Amino acid sequence: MSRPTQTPDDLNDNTEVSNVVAFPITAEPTTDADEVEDSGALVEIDQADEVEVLDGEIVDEDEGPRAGTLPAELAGPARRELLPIIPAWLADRDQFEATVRWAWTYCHHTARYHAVRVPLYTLKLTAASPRGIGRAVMTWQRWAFDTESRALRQSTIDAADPSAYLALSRQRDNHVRLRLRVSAVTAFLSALGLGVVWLMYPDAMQTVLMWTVVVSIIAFGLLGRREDKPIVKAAVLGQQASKLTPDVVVRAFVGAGLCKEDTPVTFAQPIQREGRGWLAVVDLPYGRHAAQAVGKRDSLASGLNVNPITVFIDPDQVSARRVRLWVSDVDVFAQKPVTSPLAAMEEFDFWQPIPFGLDARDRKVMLPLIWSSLLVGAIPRMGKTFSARIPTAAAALDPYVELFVFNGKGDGAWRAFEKVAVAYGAGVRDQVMELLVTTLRRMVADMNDRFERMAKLPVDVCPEAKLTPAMARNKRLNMPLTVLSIDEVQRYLEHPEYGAEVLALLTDLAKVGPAAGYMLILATQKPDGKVIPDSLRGQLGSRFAMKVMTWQASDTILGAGSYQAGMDASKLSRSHKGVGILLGSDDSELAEQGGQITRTHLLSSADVEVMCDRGRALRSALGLLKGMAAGETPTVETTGSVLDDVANALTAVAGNAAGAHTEVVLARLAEMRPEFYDGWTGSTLAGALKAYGVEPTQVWGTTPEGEKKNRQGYKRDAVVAAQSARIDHAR
Ligand SMILES: Nc1ncnc2c1ncn2[C@@H]1O[C@H](COP(=O)(O)OP(=O)(O)OP(=O)(O)O)[C@@H](O)[C@H]1O
Repeated sequence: MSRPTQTPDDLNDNTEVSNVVAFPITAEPTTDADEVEDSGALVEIDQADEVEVLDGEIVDEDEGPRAGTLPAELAGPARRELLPIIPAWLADRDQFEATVRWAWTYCHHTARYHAVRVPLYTLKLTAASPRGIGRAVMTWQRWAFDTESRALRQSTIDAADPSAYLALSRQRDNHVRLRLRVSAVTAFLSALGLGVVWLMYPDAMQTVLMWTVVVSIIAFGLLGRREDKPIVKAAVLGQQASKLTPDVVVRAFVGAGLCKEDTPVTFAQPIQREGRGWLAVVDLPYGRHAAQAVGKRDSLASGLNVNPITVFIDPDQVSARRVRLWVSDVDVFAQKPVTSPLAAMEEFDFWQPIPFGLDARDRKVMLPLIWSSLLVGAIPRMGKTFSARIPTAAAALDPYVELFVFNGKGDGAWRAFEKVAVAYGAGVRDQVMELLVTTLRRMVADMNDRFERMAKLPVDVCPEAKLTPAMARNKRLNMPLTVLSIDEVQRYLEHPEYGAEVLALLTDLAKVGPAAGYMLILATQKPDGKVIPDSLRGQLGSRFAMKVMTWQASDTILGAGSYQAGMDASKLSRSHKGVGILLGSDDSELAEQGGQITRTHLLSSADVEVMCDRGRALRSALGLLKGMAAGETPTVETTGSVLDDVANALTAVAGNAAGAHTEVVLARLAEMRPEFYDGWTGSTLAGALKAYGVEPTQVWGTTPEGEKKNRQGYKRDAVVAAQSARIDHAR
């Protein structure tokens, strides 16, 4: 099925901004190893790369209070055991300031709290002082007359032991005599002191009497206070200035069922300030592990008597039973958003991790996208587009990256990328769908072609059977890093005609594309298993889940089992825009960090616009502006679906037979549309046809060598039936 070539005007929607361009994989790549090695272009470009590509701006791996570099023999777990010589809060300027701020708040608040209550304390002490006087008199009487020994003397009477009784009585008489004398002398001296003051300093008499009364009221008031009604209560502190004490931590862990009172948690180091909160490094009882504590965040928050959003529990690498409990003073995610450092960069090297946001403790969170792909999911208006635009804008700032952008929503949120994108489409009208399918088919074909060509390159050019920075920037090889960003991807995946093929092609790209330099950034507000099945989600190694409604939706984005591991994006607050759980699930650096609650940097539309302008200027200067960005006339060749193509191929190759073998169909497809089907394998085709309900089956047919055999293939009846069903569905 072939449709006429379209012009840009054809592609303009009334309401949506829908621009499409051709996919120009035009340069003739070389596979000649000698040519590649000897190529002056390679040397030239390599050298240029080293000089021109900024790769030092954002790599700041040493985040927060981490140990410095140690000799290799001390690396590994032993390194983590070493506590910093200078405490973190003293070593780091930000931390020091935060600690001083906290101490000031604490002292200031406590002082003011008690100061305004002085009159109340005076009243309470005065009211309690008669009881205090009574208690003082009783205590003096018991002491002076040695009443405590009465029971002892009584026991000697009961035991009819006169000698013991006499000894005790004598001792008591001596005590009483002495104590009465001490009391009388004390009373006399006090009265004498007052008399002397009265005689010698009559003016001071009033002051002395006043202080005597004050001290007496305080002393007798404290003595007379009731246990259940303390006169001075602890200052009622907001969480912002309250202290985290070991007792409270133990209470919380006992309350959460993570330890018992007789085998409580222990502390690996004293509780201390870290950033804008308190850090407790806690060892669980033997047999318990950190993931159990991570899963009990709410219970721990209850035991700590704080809002769960302020509680962060991270496993510590030193031991399976060690956790780092950080309780922030404030809701860190409700703070003013931080502008992305990318906004100020002139250029970016996409091979480096991308600055993505900050964690709860304000440490940078980096997103390495090389060898990986990203899935962003959330309910509407939580910041999906803003988040997905961060790595896409980073790609725009790297002139060596070929960028393709599709926006299923069709609004203008991604329009700035038109300036740099090889292909850009917005909305889901037929023309955009066809461009997307065309793009994806060519990407898959190019990906397969890249692998074949890489296999032929010498080891010193392609050492690990995957793309290197030098290869990606070598114009002759024509294997640039290629980033495909699709917002609201569910709109394309749910398309009645092309959805299945889009799914199959995206899955293929996500599965093997990264090693060939293909990276996907997909965002969706419909993170359910039907729209993004495991087959695709499982291939996307980096995931970012912002607020969703259920833990199942959170698992759909982050992967099965993440809820059990304590990661649940449904617990995030709606008021926290741009906040989500970032998780790596492949072998990337991100995966090593575990799930990180991340507040993404803010990259406004104005910033994106400026970055795209810069990216465009960089590409122009290097002669790397392509496709629509280069003003090329869109030559979108509408394609018909893969189902129609397979039907046509079967008609051509099967003759009177009921069907044809897969390899025969593939060969015919490659003949019909080499630009789409070159490089397709049996599984690519099976994946593309699956959602139409067509599956490969045993077919009796002729092999390319002319032999009659029973092999996997496709039956014409099944394909025709699927075509009719699709037409019925469309009606
Ligand atoms: N990192 C951030 N910090 C603060 N606010 C943010 C952040 N990211 C996004 N927002 C705010 O959230 C709002 C919604 O963002 P965005 O348009 O990306 O959401 P969305 O999930 O893509 O919405 P929709 O589903 O409607 O497309 C933005 O207008 C922005 O003000």
